[in-house]
Amino acid sequence: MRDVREVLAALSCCASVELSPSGYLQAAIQSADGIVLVPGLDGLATIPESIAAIRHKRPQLAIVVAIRDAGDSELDALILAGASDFVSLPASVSEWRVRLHRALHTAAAPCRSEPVPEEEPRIRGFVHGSKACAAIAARLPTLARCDASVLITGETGTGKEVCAQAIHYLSMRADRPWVAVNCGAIPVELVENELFGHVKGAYTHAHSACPGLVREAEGGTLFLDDVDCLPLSAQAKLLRFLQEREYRPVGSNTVHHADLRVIAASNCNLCTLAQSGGFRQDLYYRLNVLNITLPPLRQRPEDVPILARHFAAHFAREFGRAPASFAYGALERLLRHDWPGNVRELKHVIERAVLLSSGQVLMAEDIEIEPASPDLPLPRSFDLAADSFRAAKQRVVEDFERGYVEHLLAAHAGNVTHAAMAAKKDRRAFFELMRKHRIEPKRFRAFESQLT
Ligand SMILES: Nc1ncnc2c1ncn2[C@@H]1O[C@H](COP(=O)(O)OP(=O)(O)OP(=O)(O)O)[C@@H](O)[C@H]1O
Repeated sequence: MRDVREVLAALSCCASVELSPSGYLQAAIQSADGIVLVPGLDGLATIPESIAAIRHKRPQLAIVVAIRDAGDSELDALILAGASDFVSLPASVSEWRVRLHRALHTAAAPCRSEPVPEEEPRIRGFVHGSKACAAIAARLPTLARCDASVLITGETGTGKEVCAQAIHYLSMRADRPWVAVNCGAIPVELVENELFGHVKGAYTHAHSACPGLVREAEGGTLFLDDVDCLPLSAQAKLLRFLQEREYRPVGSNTVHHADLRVIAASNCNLCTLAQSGGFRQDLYYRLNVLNITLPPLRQRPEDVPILARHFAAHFAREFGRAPASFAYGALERLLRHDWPGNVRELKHVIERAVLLSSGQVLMAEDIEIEPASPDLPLPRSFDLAADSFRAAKQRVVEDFERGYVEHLLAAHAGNVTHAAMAAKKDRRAFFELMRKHRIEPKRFRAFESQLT
């Protein structure tokens, strides 16, 4: 912890905080004018107790904890005791300065002290039946209490965005914006522009100023989905932003201050990617302060019937139909599949089943599972004579959607923004279609480079 002492000595606002292992907490309460820093000189074991004691005396105080290699349970204990934020060590002087300044000047620290009831709708929105997901659901209110960055990993469709949204709406930032962006969908050359905005005249086609996503998320939460897709140049800018909480729109000389929480998600193992040089290690540490790993659906079969019933009720309501139940054979079919597209795939299968079923009980033959070949979906043949009108129409619509999206992506070399603009759909809706049909834009980027 020598580096912490040196850093603190360099910070005038904390000159009076004592760092002796036994006496510094009390000194900090009395002298630091609204901030307590807990550097963990004796390790983290006794820190939650100390924080709880401080919280008891000063409920509004922002408490920033310095951590290094802390485990989930240690971090959860710190948050439950009342920690508002964390600084991952080693941290630069400027990062300390920003965090301490932020803690000192945040009128009401965005820390939620009261427990969240289990029937809270946002927790219920994360539907689960398995032990693994029950443990994750139980952590969501804990993670929502503090303001540190969260990294959520798991295969596509496992519910990363559902968890991130739950954290936002359970937090003190709930009445401020929730802004989600898919980093893989932003063309490389536009990442900085999308995140930080630009001023009028910043470049040839910048006819008006654009605020950027960071500005849009001010006060709330910015969700960076597929964060591993950020090009290295953008990773450097994001890192600087996370450290300084300041940014400059493209073409502007004015530095803006941002107050928001960042939650990032990735389908790949970001730690391994960082070790192999595919992702900045320092950025990985800044994002991965708190962590959630969502298991794939095939590893939590207990969730399948519960999610299936949840989606069946949801789509019955949406289509104005009576609630449907499942025949034994239908559930068996669902349980035999290994769900490469995870919960998203299950949701679409149930949507189709509810739409196509003729009765109130979903039968095995209503459960249509596509062949597992996400990159090369086969055009499905259908027998007009044997299919009901509704079934035939549904197939044609789905085949049309897939073909249309693929055609536009091929025409725009995998650039999702341009393809969505050509379709006159917003990028999010276009992206949802891509995910529904498990279409990877990368496939079309490679296609272009083969051609040129
Ligand atoms: N536990 C859950 N309860 C209810 N709905 C869920 C759950 N998990 C996922 N879903 C639904 O499945 C779909 C995919 O979920 P989500 O977008 O959160 O996945 P993701 O892991 O973020 O996927 P991607 O990596 O492709 O971005 C959404 O429609 C979401 O509502």
